[in-house]
Amino acid sequence: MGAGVIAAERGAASGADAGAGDVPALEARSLTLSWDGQTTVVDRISLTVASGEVVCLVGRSGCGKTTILHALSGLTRPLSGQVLLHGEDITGTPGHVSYMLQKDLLLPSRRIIDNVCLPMLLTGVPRAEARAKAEPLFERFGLAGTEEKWPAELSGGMRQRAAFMRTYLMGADVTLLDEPFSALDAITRVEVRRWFCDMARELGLSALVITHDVDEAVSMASRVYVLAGRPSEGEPSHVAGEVRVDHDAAGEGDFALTPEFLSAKREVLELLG
Ligand SMILES: Nc1ncnc2c1ncn2[C@@H]1O[C@H](COP(=O)(O)OP(=O)(O)OP(=O)(O)O)[C@@H](O)[C@H]1O
Repeated sequence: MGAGVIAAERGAASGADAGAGDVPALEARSLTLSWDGQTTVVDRISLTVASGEVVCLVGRSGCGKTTILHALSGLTRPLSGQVLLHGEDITGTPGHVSYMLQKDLLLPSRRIIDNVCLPMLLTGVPRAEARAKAEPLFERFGLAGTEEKWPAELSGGMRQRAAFMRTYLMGADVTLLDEPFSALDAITRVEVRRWFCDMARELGLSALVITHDVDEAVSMASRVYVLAGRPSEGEPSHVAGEVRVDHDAAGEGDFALTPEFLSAKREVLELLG
């Protein structure tokens, strides 16, 4: 990845104060969720993502993070509560937000350009038009020259950037990301994360990222929602708290070395219990 692409990992946090008093880009209002209609996994959680803001949701394994993303994307219906997109009720209706999964899920038998065009093709966009939309983005996403390559020819970080481009091309202005960097090795993970934050800021992305990595959450987000609970032991999860992260504290330096980073990290860890 070129040095130009890796700037300070802080800009995506610009939404910390964004939208105060405005209608959030995405809002979960008192969602209660269950897989079987009886056992409650998540109990009355509420959260917001402002326009242009990157927000993280952290919680231990099995506490219900993916369950929440399914409900926010409309793949499942909540037992109660609402999902609002720019104030409009989209509860239980898919197709309004982009969703990027943990694994890149690039189809091995399709070239990168065809992989990133796939969501557009599935919605009926003609192939030539889809390619014309995708091609100019390759440079911007640090993937110039990979258009005709096969997924197996790309590094893990490049594959993840291609997966992100495919998600971006879905065209929704709110993106949900489920552990997007967890399949990458530690060094690549930090690089791709920084790259993502820069891209999010450049594209004005409104994003909710779920992770169980506290450092990752504090590095990326302007706000971190902490989910606590043990649904498998009959204790539904709830939002234990919300931590605001002051990324401006670092100036041009490395935010992860500042007292503000450590203070936010400590708060998140305390809420996790
Ligand atoms: N399709 C499903 N059917 C029934 N129960 C499910 C289903 N998916 C998840 N669960 C249960 O719901 C609870 C929350 O799971 P979920 O995958 O949302 O947690 P998570 O926080 O995303 O976990 P991880 O970090 O390990 O991915 C768990 O107890 C899990 O066993």
